[in-house]
Amino acid sequence: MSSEGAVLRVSHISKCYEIYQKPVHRLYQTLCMGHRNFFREFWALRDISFEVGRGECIGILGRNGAGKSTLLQIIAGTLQPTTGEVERRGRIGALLELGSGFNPEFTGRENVFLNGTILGLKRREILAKYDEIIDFADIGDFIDQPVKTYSSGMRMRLAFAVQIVTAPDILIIDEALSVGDTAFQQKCMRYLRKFMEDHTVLFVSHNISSVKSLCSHAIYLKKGRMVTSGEPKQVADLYLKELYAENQKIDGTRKAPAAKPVPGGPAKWRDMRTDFLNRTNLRNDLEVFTFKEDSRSFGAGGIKIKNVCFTDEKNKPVNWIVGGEIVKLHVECLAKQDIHSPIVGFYVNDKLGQKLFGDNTCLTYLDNPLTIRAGEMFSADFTFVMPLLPKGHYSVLLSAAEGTQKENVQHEWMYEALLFESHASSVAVGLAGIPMHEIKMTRLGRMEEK
Ligand SMILES: Nc1ncnc2c1ncn2[C@@H]1O[C@H](COP(=O)(O)OP(=O)(O)OP(=O)(O)O)[C@@H](O)[C@H]1O
Repeated sequence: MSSEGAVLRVSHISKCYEIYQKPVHRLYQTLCMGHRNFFREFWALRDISFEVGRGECIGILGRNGAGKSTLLQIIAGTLQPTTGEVERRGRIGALLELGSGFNPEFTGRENVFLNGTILGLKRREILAKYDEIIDFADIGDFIDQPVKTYSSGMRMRLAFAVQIVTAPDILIIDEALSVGDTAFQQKCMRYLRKFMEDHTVLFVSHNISSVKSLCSHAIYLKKGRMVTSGEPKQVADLYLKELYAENQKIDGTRKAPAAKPVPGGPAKWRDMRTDFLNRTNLRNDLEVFTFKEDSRSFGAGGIKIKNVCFTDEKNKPVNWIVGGEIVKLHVECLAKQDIHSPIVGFYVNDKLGQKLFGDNTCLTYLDNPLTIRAGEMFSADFTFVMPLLPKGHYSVLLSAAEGTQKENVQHEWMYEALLFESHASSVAVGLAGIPMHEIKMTRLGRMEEK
């Protein structure tokens, strides 16, 4: 990654936050003028060094809280490091917090000029690129509305359009691509690939495939330290291995999880080949991303979906599941009005939006419908054997309704509430594989031709 013509040099960066137990301790700290400390130190980054050459794309991987955003903010110059320094050559553009460079009171049009100026462009340079920016953002008449009226998807479109069209020398992107609909994400990816041909990009994502496919180099951060850096596939493999090991509480080796009995059924209902497959790199590893509360949704609004996650048997949320094994999908909702006979349902869709499977609570509560009072939270849990899914991206669509299967009010229908990715699979044909109870071949003897 290092090169003679480095456009970015990060040298021994550390960042320490002062953590105060109570807000008043901050005041005590000011008053005692350093004679005593009322805070505890928290090191979000420790001694990070690397160089980035022109045209390189660096992917940064790490779990929540690893220090990725802190590092990018320091590189972008919006946060001061405690020690170390950053040398930058050229104009830096950053998509860190969604639309953070926007003034919410200004219209989209005004914000394009504001952002362009912050990025170091002259008015005539912005004017020359203006049509291209508006064309890319594609938000119609909203361009003349204040940005505070925009959905997060619209803010993302405009922010991305400004950055990519004004082409900074170094572009820093933090998870921003996970916002917006799939078509827009694909458009961003196409632009980004082209942009990367002659620009430098630093890219944080939980989407390991994007890092593997887009980046020339990757860095793995863990608890503020750089664990490794190098070729994206190798870095991503180590990251995945450790992520899996943490989730499964095993030693980082690819051991099969212990067979879990199917509730109410014999353990033999797992795929007969599970133990074998789970020891190979064909184990159906599914990485689950966090719930997106701002996902596109519609509905009458009497119920709000507040959370959805996969959990283990002890109801602890997990970000890793294995196809062919038992999983539990946990959905939490808030009743905004009295709800008689709530129905919660889900679909698992592939990346083309094809519904693979789904279910709802309707039949189970047919004879004994619940009533939920306004202001009450309620949950629905679906425990099932996850089908084996081919490699690729999947989404969970959720629905919270009221009534019966035939006649109901749709209170919230949420697209892409939860995303997950299948990293490896034994399924070669079809949209999904089902756990096979038994596969048998029998020699039936010779057939005599008549
Ligand atoms: N202003 C702050 N004060 C105290 N601690 C902070 C502050 N900002 C971040 N931290 C802590 O620093 C650590 C690193 O945070 P950071 O946001 O950089 O992680 P991240 O890898 O980007 O996580 P995520 O993937 O969840 O965005 C976290 O433990 C976080 O709680």
